[in-house]
Amino acid sequence: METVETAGSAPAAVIVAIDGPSGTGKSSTSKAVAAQLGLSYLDTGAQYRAITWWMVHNGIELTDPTAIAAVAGKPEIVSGTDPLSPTITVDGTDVAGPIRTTEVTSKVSAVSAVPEVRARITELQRTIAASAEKGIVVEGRDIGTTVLPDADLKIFLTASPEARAARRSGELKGADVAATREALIKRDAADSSRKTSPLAKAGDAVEVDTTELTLQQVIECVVTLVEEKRAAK
Ligand SMILES: Nc1ncnc2c1ncn2[C@@H]1O[C@H](COP(=O)(O)OP(=O)(O)OP(=O)(O)O)[C@@H](O)[C@H]1O
Ligand SMILES: Nc1ccn([C@H]2C[C@H](O)[C@@H](COP(=O)(O)O)O2)c(=O)n1
Repeated sequence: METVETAGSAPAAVIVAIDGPSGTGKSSTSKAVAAQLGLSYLDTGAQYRAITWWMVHNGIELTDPTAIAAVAGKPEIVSGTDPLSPTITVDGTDVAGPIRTTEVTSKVSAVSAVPEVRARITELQRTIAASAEKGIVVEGRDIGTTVLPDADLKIFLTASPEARAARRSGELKGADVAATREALIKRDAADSSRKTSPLAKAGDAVEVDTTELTLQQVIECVVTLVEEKRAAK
């Protein structure tokens, strides 16, 4: 039976995929867009960081993909999807802080390249997206290409390495911009060159270069694109 939306009824659920390299503004933009439009929000990078944290915490040998694959199914990762207070736990422990350490950041690309890890996390992401009643903004590296290839809207954010390093150095007070730039470039290269669902722009994604844009301008641009998609549904 055809469903007709009447005046005053809730807008159709909308699935938004936001991908791009590190520091392009995916998290800040996704959270703000989701909050403004009443959608859920999922930070998939936090999930890969959480499984990496668990492996470090449990002494898994991270130079050995077979050792990583063997335990990929063990930790229980739970993501809270309220854009105003997103949460992440591993086996019931709040790891929102520990997953942002430089140790986890330097090891997450190796862990997230293992196919068994990706299969596990991708399944979790699809389950969360399917249960978001009003729709969801999901941000990561392979959302538009692999996790949610039928998303209503796909955005690929970019920015120059210099702009991204300056943004990150501003966050990590006093951090060296050149060293931050090199670390970003190294992580992007690893994420882009892995065999299983690498960082990539989907063919039907809208690319937004944020180098010369303020965060507010990027948010407004994405909100407009989502509203257009919702109106057309
Ligand atoms: N357009 C912008 N102009 C200036 N600063 C920005 C802009 N977008 C984001 N930022 C700032 O840059 C930093 C990185 O942004 P954010 O964490 O959203 O990026 P990200 O793409 O999610 O990064 P990662 O993939 O590494 O998690 C934050 O401090 C954020 O406030
Ligand atoms: N969909 C995703 C999301 C993240 N990753 C990996 C690669 C990133 O370097 C790492 C951390 O992500 P961040 O918190 O910086 O957004 O997680 C991935 O492979 N796929």
